[in-house]
Amino acid sequence: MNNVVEVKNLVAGYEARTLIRNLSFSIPAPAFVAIIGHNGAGKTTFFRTFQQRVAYQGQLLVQGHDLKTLPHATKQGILSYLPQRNTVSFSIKVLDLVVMGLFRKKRFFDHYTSQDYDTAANVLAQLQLTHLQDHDFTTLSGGEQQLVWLAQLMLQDATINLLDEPTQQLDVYYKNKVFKLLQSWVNDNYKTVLCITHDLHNLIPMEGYLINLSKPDPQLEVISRETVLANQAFLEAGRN
Ligand SMILES: Nc1ncnc2c1ncn2[C@@H]1O[C@H](COP(=O)(O)OP(=O)(O)OP(=O)(O)O)[C@@H](O)[C@H]1O
Repeated sequence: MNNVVEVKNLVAGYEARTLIRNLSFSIPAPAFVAIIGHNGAGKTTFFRTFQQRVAYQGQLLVQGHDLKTLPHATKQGILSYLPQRNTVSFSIKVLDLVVMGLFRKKRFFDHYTSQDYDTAANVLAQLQLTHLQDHDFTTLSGGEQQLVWLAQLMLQDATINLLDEPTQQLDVYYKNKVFKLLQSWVNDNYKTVLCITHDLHNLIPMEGYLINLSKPDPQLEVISRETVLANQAFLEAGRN
């Protein structure tokens, strides 16, 4: 059986600065993995390597395939990516934006069916957002918009989901709710979730791993109260 994700001797960064130095780890089975580290540590850059948006040395394998040989990993439902910030500059109904998460099941000119809209509405209901489904997306609060993007990503139904600070703008209730939801994607739907986060306290009840990109030799660590608090203390102690 292939590893879900395997990172081999990854080196990446920008012209003037290498941010990821010889990173290696593997995720053998569907799992939740928190990516933590100081601002500027290279967390988003790490995700950009998965999207082939930054040059890198080493290998990134998903389900045993080198990502460089899989240019359509998103279209194939292998990878999905939720960026830290996403904007829409035109009026669109929330439900119309969420249903677009089904894009990979559609051809270019296909319409979304009433069944597709029901699927989108069900996902919004899971996030307790039904009351917003007919609202103009551009009028929602930052946190509400973040939840709507998450709903759209859920519809993509990808095997490996890269989420860049998905709870950054959420209130304490929704932070808890979203982490529980991510845990259920892993446990009930066998998805793998790589989640960049600064919400370390929300990690304590999670099952899975964390990796701290601020450490000189980052490794996967099993999440427990002790490992989360030790990493929190490491990050609070200073920046290299
Ligand atoms: N295109 C680029 N060219 C040069 N430097 C860049 C580029 N994009 C990002 N950087 C720099 O690389 C560093 C790492 O950025 P990155 O976005 O990966 O950090 P991060 O760990 O995700 O931080 P945060 O927690 O603040 O989101 C930052 O110092 C940033 O300024």
